[in-house]
Amino acid sequence: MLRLQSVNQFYGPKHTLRDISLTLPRGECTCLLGRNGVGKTTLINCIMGHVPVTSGSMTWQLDGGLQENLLSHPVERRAALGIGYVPKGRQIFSQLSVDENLRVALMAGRNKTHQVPPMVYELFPQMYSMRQERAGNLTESQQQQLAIARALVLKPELLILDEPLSGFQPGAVQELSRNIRQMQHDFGLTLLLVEQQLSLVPKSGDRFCLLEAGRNVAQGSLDQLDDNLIQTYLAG
Ligand SMILES: Nc1ncnc2c1ncn2[C@@H]1O[C@H](COP(=O)(O)OP(=O)(O)OP(=O)(O)O)[C@@H](O)[C@H]1O
Repeated sequence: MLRLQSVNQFYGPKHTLRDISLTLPRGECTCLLGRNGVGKTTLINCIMGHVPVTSGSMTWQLDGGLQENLLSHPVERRAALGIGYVPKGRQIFSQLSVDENLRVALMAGRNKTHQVPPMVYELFPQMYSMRQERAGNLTESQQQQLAIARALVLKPELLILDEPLSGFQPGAVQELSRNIRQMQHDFGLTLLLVEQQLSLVPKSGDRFCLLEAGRNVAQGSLDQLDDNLIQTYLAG
């Protein structure tokens, strides 16, 4: 689905990502882990095209085996290719209604439809009942649901979530985790989920990729994330 090979990135003279190689298997949830400042958000920004890659490749595999060089697609084409993104801090339009937030997102889509797919409202029934409400009036967790719904209206194949559970009360974390699990199943999504707190890594996750100082120091299935790796690269 998405394969990164030897990706390097610099902010000016600062070498931020170093030879990152990572494959996101179709339909699986990969958790991108690492402490503060190790390069997680920068890697996501490179995938989305918000930050230029200095060297390396990113290959987007389409259904039927066709491959696309993701780096040849400008930022505004990546959503249309089927890559959705829920940024840290959500970045919803707080002055617009729930419905307007979703319609703005639809305008960026591959198909020029103005219809919110019914599956989105089935997943988030509150978004339907609150569709005329100003987004800024929603609770924090409802705003996160709106941010996820906004990405889902374009029916992405890959959805990237940057710290989607961080900063919420335990009840909201449970509900959002359920939402994420259900949407992976219902939409047949491939997920890349960024997290720095191990306690917020979803139990339903399949794989992990661990970053340290811009390097991919370990990856594998989540049950291979052992105490040694946790103590060395995630604890404290
Ligand atoms: N726009 C920028 N210009 C220069 N340096 C940056 C920029 N954005 C991030 N950095 C630096 O790049 C490094 C990686 O930052 P990044 O935000 O990708 O890490 P992160 O793992 O996502 O951390 P966090 O979990 O805190 O978001 C850090 O040293 C950070 O200070």
